[in-house]
Amino acid sequence: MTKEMKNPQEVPETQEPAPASENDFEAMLARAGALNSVKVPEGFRCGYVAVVGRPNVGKSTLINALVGEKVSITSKKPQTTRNRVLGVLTTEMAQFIFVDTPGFQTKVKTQLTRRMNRSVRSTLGEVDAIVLLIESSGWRPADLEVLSLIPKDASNVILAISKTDLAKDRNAMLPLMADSMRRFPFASIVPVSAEKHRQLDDLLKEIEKLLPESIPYFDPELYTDKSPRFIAAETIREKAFRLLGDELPYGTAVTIDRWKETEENGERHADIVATLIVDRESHKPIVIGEKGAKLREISRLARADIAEQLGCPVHLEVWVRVRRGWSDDVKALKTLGYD
Ligand SMILES: Nc1nc2c(ncn2[C@@H]2O[C@H](COP(=O)(O)OP(=O)(O)OP(=O)(O)O)[C@@H](O)[C@H]2O)c(=O)[nH]1
Repeated sequence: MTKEMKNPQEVPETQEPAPASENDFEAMLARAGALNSVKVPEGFRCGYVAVVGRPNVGKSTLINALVGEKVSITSKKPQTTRNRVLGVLTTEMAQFIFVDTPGFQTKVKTQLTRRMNRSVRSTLGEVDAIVLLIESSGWRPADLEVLSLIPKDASNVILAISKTDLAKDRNAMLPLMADSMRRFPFASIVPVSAEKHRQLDDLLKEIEKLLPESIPYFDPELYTDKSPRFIAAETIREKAFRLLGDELPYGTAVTIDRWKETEENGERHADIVATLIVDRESHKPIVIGEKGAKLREISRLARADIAEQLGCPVHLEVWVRVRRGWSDDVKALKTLGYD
């Protein structure tokens, strides 16, 4: 029985400080150094790819479909991607390093959204290729706002028209493509369906053309630069969004407060304590549910996924804590890693 089952309302006042983060990124760079000796065919390409678009347009689903692993959470609720997530795909002739940028947000102008918008702009200046996603139903004002963040003379922008499986009339795509070319000189336009895995290879071919010739930066075995801690936190957040749907306020984050992996008789075991941080006192009972039922379910589903990701049994405790107005608090953003 986990603690939240016994007394879900109770939140420990003094939690153990999070242990120093494992230096996954450094370790990966060290491995990448060893890649200098990796033999790749002549003409091999490698570079950074930003997938941008308004909230809920399907960025995370597309990256997941391309990379073939779960690298970023998807949910029906907009604006769930708050961290930049890299997914790495290595094919015979290229390595694609995907940077998933947060949705460009126009409705809620808090410190958090301002930072996210800044992050979109700075990402766009650094990458080799930009994939702008719009839906097959056509351009919306929010899509145009994202387009306005892209330098007007950029020659490395591909327009991907997403969710083509929802389009009733495939012929309607042609006028949309023509209209799009009038709006911006896209390097190419590719209609795709991430959900049905349609034309993803065509999209990859177009992206590949924009990448510079280079040896791979990342160990092909790795699919993400994010630590297991990050992925676990995202998993808990995903379960919360899935279970609570519209009830869950946007200002919800997850921190990992304890992460301990032990080995007994040759068997690995992970002990994880996480906190779901909500904006207001009134949000707490929503997340906890009647007699703790919601929180227990979030925890149960997350534990199963995390155990699968880690390949070992997991003990997971999830707490709920209120941090009033955290999404408008610069200091809090730093603490939570949304810097
Ligand atoms: N039918 C259909 N639905 C899709 C497709 N791609 C994504 N979706 C759905 O669109 C919704 C939003 O997808 P996400 O991938 O979370 O969108 P996002 O752009 O990453 O959203 P933010 O994190 O808010 O920026 C989800 O319900 C997906 O299942 C597609 O190709 N076809």
